[in-house]
Amino acid sequence: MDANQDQGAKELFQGQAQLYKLMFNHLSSMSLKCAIELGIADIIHSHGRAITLSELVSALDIQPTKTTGLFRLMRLLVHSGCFKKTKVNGQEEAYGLTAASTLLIKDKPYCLSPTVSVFVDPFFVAPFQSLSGWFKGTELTLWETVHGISFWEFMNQNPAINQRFNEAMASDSEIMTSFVVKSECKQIFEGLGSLVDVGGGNGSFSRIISEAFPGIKCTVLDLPHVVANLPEADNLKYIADAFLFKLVFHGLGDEDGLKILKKRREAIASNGERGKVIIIDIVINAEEEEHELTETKFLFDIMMSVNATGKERTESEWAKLFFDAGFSHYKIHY
Ligand SMILES: C[S@@+](CC[C@H](N)C(=O)[O-])C[C@H]1O[C@@H](n2cnc3c(N)ncnc32)[C@H](O)[C@@H]1O
Ligand SMILES: O=c1cc(-c2ccc(O)cc2)oc2c(O)c(O)ccc12
Repeated sequence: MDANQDQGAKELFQGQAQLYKLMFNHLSSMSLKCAIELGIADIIHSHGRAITLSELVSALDIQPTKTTGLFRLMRLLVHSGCFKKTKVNGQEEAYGLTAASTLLIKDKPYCLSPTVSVFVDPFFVAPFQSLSGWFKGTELTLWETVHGISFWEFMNQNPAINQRFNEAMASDSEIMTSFVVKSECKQIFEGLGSLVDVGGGNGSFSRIISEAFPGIKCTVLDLPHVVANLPEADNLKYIADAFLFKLVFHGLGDEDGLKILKKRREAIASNGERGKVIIIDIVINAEEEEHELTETKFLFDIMMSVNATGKERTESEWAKLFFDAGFSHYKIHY
């Protein structure tokens, strides 16, 4: 083989490996689902230190014949960064928790297991089998193509899934509020007397904000089936110095987003230029952020476009929305 042929063969095999990785990406999600269902992170956590394969087999109470299967599952999950391989008792190989799997431990303040479970569930995953059909068809969303009704109507008609979706959003809020109350973002909420959390789900974000800033009277606005039967806290009422939209605009196209922002701009103008809009959402920043983070945002973008006519936006797309709505300035805290 000459050098050109050698290069050609190398590219051929690299292309094949790249395609095969994409083709089997769903096996990574399903392996994660399996690890959650088996409770592997919880087992390692209660074990108190990294766990060997044989200890894991006995803690899982599975047949010894499944040992190699478990070894291969853990090898993949270690490779993708979900768990890590370390040594115990001098030389014995063992599995430990990483930043990702620590978030799978149940009964910890930040647990994303229910979130992962919802979004890898067949009712969320199955529609994507029909993605090309949706491109060729006329329905507004893939969700409607497959389920026959809009995303929010589906949630209304399926209380159990609605509850799991709302709990997933609440877990996201717990993590987000921990950033907000500890970081420079804190100043955004300081001095506010009242806040309306629009599309605030089951009120988790507002509950944590009202605890961290007792001076803020929070009001949660959401759809009737979401806010029904929610408990009320003293300064958490189910109207404001600020209007908060957390993960709301990414579910909306520009036309609907602009309508809401224009209303807010008019309200601020008629209130003597007092008040502000706080948006907690995704900003695509491909030039400056890590490749993997951008990829995660692009995955969210596909999900928003097919589930709910929404989109993830770059800073210039956000800026256009704000200026088109009549706002003169904005500040982004990444
Ligand atoms: C992605 S969730 C975000 C929930 C919450 N802000 C959070 O970040 O945890 C979007 C929320 O918007 C609510 N929503 C959708 N359409 C709405 C409408 N027309 N009026 C009020 N809320 C709505 C949904 O019920 C859902 O709770
Ligand atoms: O289908 C979704 C999913 C989300 C979502 C998932 C996970 C997160 O950590 C945050 C958000 O958000 C949605 C949304 O805001 C919407 O309007 C429609 C659908 C979805």
